[in-house]
Amino acid sequence: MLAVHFGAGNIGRGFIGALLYQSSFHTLFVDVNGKVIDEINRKQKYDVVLADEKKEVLTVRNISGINSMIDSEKVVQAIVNADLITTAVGPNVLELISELVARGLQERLHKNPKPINVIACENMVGGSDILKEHVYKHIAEKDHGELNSLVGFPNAAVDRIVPNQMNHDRLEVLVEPYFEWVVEKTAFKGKIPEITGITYVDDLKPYIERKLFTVNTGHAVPAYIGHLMGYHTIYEAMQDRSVLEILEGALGESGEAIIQTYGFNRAVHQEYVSKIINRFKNPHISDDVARVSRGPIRKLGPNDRLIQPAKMYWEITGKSPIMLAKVIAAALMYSHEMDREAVELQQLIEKQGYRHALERISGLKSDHALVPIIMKEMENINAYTRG
Ligand SMILES: NC(=O)c1ccc[n+]([C@@H]2O[C@H](COP(=O)([O-])OP(=O)(O)OC[C@H]3O[C@@H](n4cnc5c(N)ncnc54)[C@H](O)[C@@H]3O)[C@@H](O)[C@H]2O)c1
Ligand SMILES: O=P(O)(O)OC[C@@H](O)[C@@H](O)[C@H](O)[C@H](O)CO
Repeated sequence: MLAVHFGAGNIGRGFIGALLYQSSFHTLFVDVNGKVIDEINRKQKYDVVLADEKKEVLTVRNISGINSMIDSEKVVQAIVNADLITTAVGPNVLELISELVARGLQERLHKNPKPINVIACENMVGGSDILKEHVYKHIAEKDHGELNSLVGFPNAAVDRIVPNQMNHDRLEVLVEPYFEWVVEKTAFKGKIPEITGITYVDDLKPYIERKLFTVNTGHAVPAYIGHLMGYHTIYEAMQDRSVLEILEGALGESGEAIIQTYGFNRAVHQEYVSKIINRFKNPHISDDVARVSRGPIRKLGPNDRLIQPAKMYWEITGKSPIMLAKVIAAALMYSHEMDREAVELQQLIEKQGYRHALERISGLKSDHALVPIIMKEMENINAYTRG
């Protein structure tokens, strides 16, 4: 069984690659990072180390790599012969890989017209649907019908904290022991692959929103509030009582929205939240605040982890999501010279001010009730700045 996986980064190697190996796939990593690809081809294996007291190691084998910057034709041929395609490249990169995926799928229609599935493993709602839209823009219209009958794009939710790596070995990955990979069953074409660790569900929406609006909404708190307070790692920020208070408050608000929208059991949800808070406190992981804060424009987008649960909470309860508003305010203030979106965000704020920048990025109309609530927290948030 051959899996073509786009993105040999943290989650690609530390999560998807590991489960594919355990499920007897050969994983062909496609990446633009030539050094990582060369190393994959040289060593043909890498270690995944679990971040706990025992530091258990899984050696992932049966791998190879292609640098798509120089060998795109090889990627096309790999897609022709693949049994599964997965991605973990980042939401904004899906559009960039879509042309190559389309070339491969189009060639496959002629040479190997068998069903195949493409699973985008990104932190976003409807990631595979969005990749599908981009892919179809590059496919001749006459082939849309056939492609649609042979190629499935099941949406997925992936959860495992994989920090930026600081290992001597370029391929080794330190990951938290916990993981969850939930995939939409109904969208598959052909046989559903047997992959260790995947939970197949009929309707993914409750699961992806629960994950994004709990794990990632929560993670944004020690990231953005922590950055404001001068902390460099999530672990450091999690030791601060005021960070914890905002975290618990924000997850109380997003939790209420999720429970009331999807009917999750309140006690079970509270256990889910407690487990997540403990995951953020894992002393065996050093996760940069800058990694978790990356891409603030994406994270302040209309359907992402901050604005969407705040809107849902407001609409469902009629109450102000004060704690989420604090995190949104801190995200708006996020500046980091190495983060392209943070630079763009601060330039926009300098030109148009916080209120207009917020409206533009979040899609909130100027008369939306959340706008003044967030603006008020912009004033309060300075209290969290240290020193
Ligand atoms: N790290 C985590 O804890 C975690 C957990 C769950 C989900 N995710 C999601 O997984 C995705 C990847 O995150 P990550 O942390 O692994 O990031 P990462 O930066 O470590 O990995 C991304 C990889 O994609 C590669 N890439 C970039 N452009 C490419 C292109 N055009 N073609 C092929 N490869 C390309 C990069 O070189 C890099 O190796 C994101 O959507 C993220 O939200 C991450
Ligand atoms: O990957 P992002 O940028 O969407 O979000 C940063 C982190 O919150 C994220 O990578 C988490 O570590 C991950 O989603 C845990 O499953």
